[in-house]
Amino acid sequence: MKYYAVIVAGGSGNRMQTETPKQFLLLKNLPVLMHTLKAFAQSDYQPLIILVLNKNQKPYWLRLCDEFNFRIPHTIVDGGSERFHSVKNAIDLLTGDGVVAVHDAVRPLISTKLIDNSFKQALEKGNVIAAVQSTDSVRMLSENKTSALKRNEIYLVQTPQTFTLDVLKKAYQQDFSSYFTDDASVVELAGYDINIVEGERNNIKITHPIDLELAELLMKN
Ligand SMILES: Nc1ccn([C@@H]2O[C@H](COP(=O)(O)OP(=O)(O)OP(=O)(O)O)[C@@H](O)[C@H]2O)c(=O)n1
Ligand SMILES: C[C@](O)(CO)[C@H](O)COP(=O)(O)O
Repeated sequence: MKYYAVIVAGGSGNRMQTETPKQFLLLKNLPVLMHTLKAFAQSDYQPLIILVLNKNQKPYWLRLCDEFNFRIPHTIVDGGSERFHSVKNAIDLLTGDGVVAVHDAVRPLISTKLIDNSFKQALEKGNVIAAVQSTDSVRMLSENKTSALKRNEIYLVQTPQTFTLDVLKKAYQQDFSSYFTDDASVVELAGYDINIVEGERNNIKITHPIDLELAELLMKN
């Protein structure tokens, strides 16, 4: 059985509003993306790391690797126009029996414990995604009216999202839909039930400027 980590870093970070895409910004003096790759490199499952980058940002990344003497082995794949296309570009290259963890590059606080648990459970159950329950009350907006939802039925979904390779490949044969905000939504529409593993409150997605400040505070020295 082969283990893969597909780290998607092909976005442009519009909501972050920085000139340098957020995956390359410094967090505790190391680019965000390097923290993420380090967590996967420390996994007991020793996954083959596939890094998805916007083609134009590859030279910049290679310069950063030199500058930071970053030596973790990884294969670089070109990104696509949406996260969906970036993931698809990576899994199109993979063959055979495998388990694939797809993870946002911009979730650098992921623990190796959660990565290992995700690989273990995906091997047993076919898939598993990290998620936490909402601590806030939640409401849904529909036709200009809001209504309360049952909070104990709401999960906030994170990455890694981990699947057997055959299932992931089959699901990603579907045409892109704006409904696909993560890998689980793609796999679910292909007809599979999705399993949840307890995620981590620290496993934030750096999306807005405040998230980088939070990550600095949350990251252990
Ligand atoms: N075409 C894309 C779009 C996103 N991603 C990656 O998917 C992850 C989650 O996406 P998001 O937080 O939305 O990143 P951006 O698309 O860069 O941000 P924004 O939506 O604010 O532009 C990020 O690691 C991002 O680099 C990707 O690989 N390819
Ligand atoms: C995949 C994801 O991180 C799960 O919460 C999220 O859906 C990505 O959304 P984004 O808008 O691409 O940041």
